[in-house]
Amino acid sequence: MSDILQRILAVKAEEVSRARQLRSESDLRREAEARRDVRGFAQAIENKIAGGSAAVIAEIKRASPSKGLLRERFVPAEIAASYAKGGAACLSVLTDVQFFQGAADFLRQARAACTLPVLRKDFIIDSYQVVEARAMGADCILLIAAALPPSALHDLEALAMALGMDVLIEVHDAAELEVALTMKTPLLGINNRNLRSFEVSLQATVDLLGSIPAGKRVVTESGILNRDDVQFMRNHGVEAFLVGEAFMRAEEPGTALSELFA
Ligand SMILES: O=P(O)(O)OC[C@@H](O)[C@@H](O)c1c[nH]c2ccccc12
Repeated sequence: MSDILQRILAVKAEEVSRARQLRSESDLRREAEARRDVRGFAQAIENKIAGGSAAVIAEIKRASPSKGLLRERFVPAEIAASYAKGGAACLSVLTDVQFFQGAADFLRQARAACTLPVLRKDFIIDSYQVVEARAMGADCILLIAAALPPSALHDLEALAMALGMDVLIEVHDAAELEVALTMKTPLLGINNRNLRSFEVSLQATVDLLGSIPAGKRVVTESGILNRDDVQFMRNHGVEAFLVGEAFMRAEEPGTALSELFA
């Protein structure tokens, strides 16, 4: 229980059991299934790349355990509109409260302010959170290979897909990649940040590229800060990016996006 990921997962288990007491999963599921408004997340990424651009998943994140507060003036609807104007393919919104100062409402507000597909960025360990994601409007969920055994990853992926959502499976090393490659989703995130130590190295993405079969869409995640970082990835054939901090620290996040990927 020493590393941050284990601490977060323990808190998540408590959150889920509390939420279940307030509202049953079957009731929540009725609400999720009543929504008929899923936006194609993977499709939006492919459309950008087919048009010759990088596909940017632009993140809305107020704070993080490794960096603390990233942004003072934090208005998710404003940031979402700015990202849309700056050319983002999709949005990622942190909904974790305790470690990232996120909220489900931030996802709702961001999604209502644009037409982009939205990823629920959280630590998903239970079917309840998958159903909750769709009920709040998410178009895609993140699953973290380091967080769960393969059977649970498969079950949560199947549930997300049954609800019409896409899935981004996140890995950090070769062992996690092996598991991720047994999943159905084409969206494969490689986190350059080690969630146990917080250490960031862009080499994490490059090291795994040779082991990824055709048909998977690699999304490089974390630590993309400047144009050299973007060029480094594009030189290696990576066309999809998940970026948070570099945009959150900028006055106008969408302008920072269009400049970083110009
Ligand atoms: O702010 P950055 O370094 O650009 O990183 C964004 C994103 O990759 C990062 O927030 C992230 C990647 N995987 C996660 C899992 C949980 C929480 C956060 C993350």
